[in-house]
Amino acid sequence: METAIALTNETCQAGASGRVISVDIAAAKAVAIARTVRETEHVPLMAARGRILAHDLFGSIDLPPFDNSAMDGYAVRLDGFAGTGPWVLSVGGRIAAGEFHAGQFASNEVLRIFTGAPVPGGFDAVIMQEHCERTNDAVVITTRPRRGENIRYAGEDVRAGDRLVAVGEQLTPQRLALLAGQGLAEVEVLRKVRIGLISTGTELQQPGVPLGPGQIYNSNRVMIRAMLSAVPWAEILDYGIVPDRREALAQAFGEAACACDVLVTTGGVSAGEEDHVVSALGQHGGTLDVLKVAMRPGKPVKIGMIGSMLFAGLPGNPNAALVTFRQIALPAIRAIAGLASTGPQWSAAVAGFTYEKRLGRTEFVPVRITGRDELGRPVLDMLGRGSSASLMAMALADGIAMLPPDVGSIERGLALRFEPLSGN
Ligand SMILES: Nc1nc2c(c(=O)[nH]1)N[C@H]1C(S)=C(S)[C@@H](COP(=O)(O)OP(=O)(O)OC[C@H]3O[C@@H](n4cnc5c(N)ncnc54)[C@H](O)[C@@H]3O)O[C@H]1N2
Ligand code: MOO
Repeated sequence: METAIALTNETCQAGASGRVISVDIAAAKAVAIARTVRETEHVPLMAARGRILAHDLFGSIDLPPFDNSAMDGYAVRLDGFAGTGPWVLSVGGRIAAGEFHAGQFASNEVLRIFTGAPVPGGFDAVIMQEHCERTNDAVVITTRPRRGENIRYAGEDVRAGDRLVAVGEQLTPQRLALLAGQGLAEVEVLRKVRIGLISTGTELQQPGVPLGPGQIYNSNRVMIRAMLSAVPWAEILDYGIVPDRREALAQAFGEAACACDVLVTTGGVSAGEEDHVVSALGQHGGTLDVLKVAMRPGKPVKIGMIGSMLFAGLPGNPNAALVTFRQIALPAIRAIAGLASTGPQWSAAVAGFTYEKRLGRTEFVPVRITGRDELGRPVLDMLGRGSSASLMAMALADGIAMLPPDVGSIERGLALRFEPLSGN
């Protein structure tokens, strides 16, 4: 991979230099420069949902810890089933979950047993009570049981020493259940990623305040915050709106570089003389690895570093901010968080629209699912005809479809990939 570009007076002319690279390469470069957080913390299991495991975790006990019954019924020994049935066997005891039975039993004795109760040594099977006929102190059994029937043997689920969860995996509710099953009360996870957010733009006003002439409301701030607020491994440091002035931006970048692992900005990355993001980055000795990407929307997205902080300068148009965040910035942020899997989660779909696009460029378009084809794949309709400023098209979208660079004409029925937005 090419090395990063240091930001001199010349290269600081935003958009002036840098080869256009593909989305895949841009995302790979962003992931490659991401520095995974090293510090760890111990958190109670109850507060660990979605956190990222710092080390592989191995089982310390067998699960289940002892042979136990999978059914309410009768524990039996196979040697009590001589000849042909039905067999009448006397009930020699009773054991419920949480109890322990150390007694000795004759081979023609059965044990009344309940789900989860330990199966004492010597018993070979548990017969469901529905398959037994109880008469006072005996049961009548008509079918010979199979060895091991309805017994969950010690260690058949997990063996002490087995790897339970690997480093870089997220603690889902199911994985937490597994760790709880091992008796763990807390777990060592990577610390949260500190993500700084800045909305650049002199024209921006925060919602709730009347608009002045030439102003628009800040949509990107809430959109990016809302996407991250659902992420359990992220901590957001919101620096609010910073006007299009180099000094103001440089000051905000300096503050963020002292506190954040990654800074996400929106706006100010294209070619005009009001776009000061890149030169403010240069003022801090920043470098850029991604300057222009063959994508629409989002071509002017910038990815680089200020010191040890990753810098993701997203374009200001809301759709460009959304797409570049999800396709390029988020994989790098996931890498910083320590996640083993970084890429977007694609779903298979099929085009229900026609569209002419430029060859060599990847386009990302808001889509709505209108039905299913004969293979069950979602059929997509394109919304908004591609304006990167359209808030409405994204608000109506079920997802973002990727129109690949090697395709010029999208025809109905063409297989596509799309990233569902699924409400978060
Ligand atoms: N001469 C050129 N002009 C532009 C180019 C180019 O290559 N040459 N690229 C265009 C493309 S593509 C995009 S995308 C935009 C990116 O512009 P910037 O990142 O510099 O963003 P701004 O100019 O600051 O804003 C663009 C647009 O978005 C609105 N905006 C900005 N921030 C927000 C926000 N937080 N919430 C809502 N809307 C926002 C802003 O008012 C502008 O209308 O540049 C093109 N120009
Ligand atoms: O990258 Mo821009 O988003 O096409 O307006």
